[in-house]
Amino acid sequence: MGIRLGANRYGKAENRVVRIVRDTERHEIHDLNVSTSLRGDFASAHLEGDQSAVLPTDTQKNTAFAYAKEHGVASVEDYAIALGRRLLTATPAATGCHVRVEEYAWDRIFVGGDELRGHDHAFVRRGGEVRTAEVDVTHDRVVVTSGLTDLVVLKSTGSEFTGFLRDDYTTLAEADDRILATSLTASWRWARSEGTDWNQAHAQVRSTLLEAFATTYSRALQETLWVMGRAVLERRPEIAEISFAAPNKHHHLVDLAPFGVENHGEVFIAADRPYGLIEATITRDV
Ligand SMILES: O=c1[nH]c(=O)c2[nH]c(=O)[nH]c2[nH]1
Repeated sequence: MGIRLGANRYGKAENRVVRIVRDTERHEIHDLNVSTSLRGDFASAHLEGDQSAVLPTDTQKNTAFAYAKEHGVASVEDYAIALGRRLLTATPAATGCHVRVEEYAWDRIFVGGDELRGHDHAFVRRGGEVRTAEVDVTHDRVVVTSGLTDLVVLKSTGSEFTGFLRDDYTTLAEADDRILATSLTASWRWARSEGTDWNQAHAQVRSTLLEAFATTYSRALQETLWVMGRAVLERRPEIAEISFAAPNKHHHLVDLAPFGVENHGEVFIAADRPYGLIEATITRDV
């Protein structure tokens, strides 16, 4: 029975890179979590303890920080592409490099007299939502996947869930007017990315998702994801597919009858766990 080394890759995960742009009085902040991973022929490191082909993960970390200065972070996608290309070039045994970047957003603090512009160098962290970029670089192509996580949205009406399959274990009541809420993870893969304005594209996809969520009557979270994904593919022809993971954040109507109080969809308990998990990929035919 033969035993062999299978797929392997290595890199530095979750470098917390904070880049301040301070060329003028008005600073900008890019707050990143950067992971890099190289793959290729690293068999001798595993089988023979030979490190001669291995660019250390410590060097990958250093490059992530150095590139935040040398290349800058005009967008997370631009930065990830540059970093991936650099690590691939620096490592002859590598056939590919995968870079994942998460960006935590900060808003300017608004103080008296400063209402329109916000403070030049004081920021408040925007909770929750994280922007993501994943870039895969090989010698002949770059694949860019943009995205976001923890986009928390809620509709207080305009959502039902009825007509579902029932069996002996089904207790769920039909809901013709319920709260629909989720903490959305979405990622969209670009078929063409040359010359893309990544920041504009991200804002446009995000607002398309939000608009579709807000304006579509929902018969199930599944249908809402389909409508949101289709709207994004219609808006941006360069996007090949979009994938969603959407926890159904259940809001259960509280029974106030024991207290003689009516509850017409006004008081809910927001359940933490378990949650329905609805996942879907919407793809463009090629
Ligand atoms: O939008 C929904 N989809 C489901 O598949 C489902 N299942 C369930 O119990 N509630 C819901 N809601």
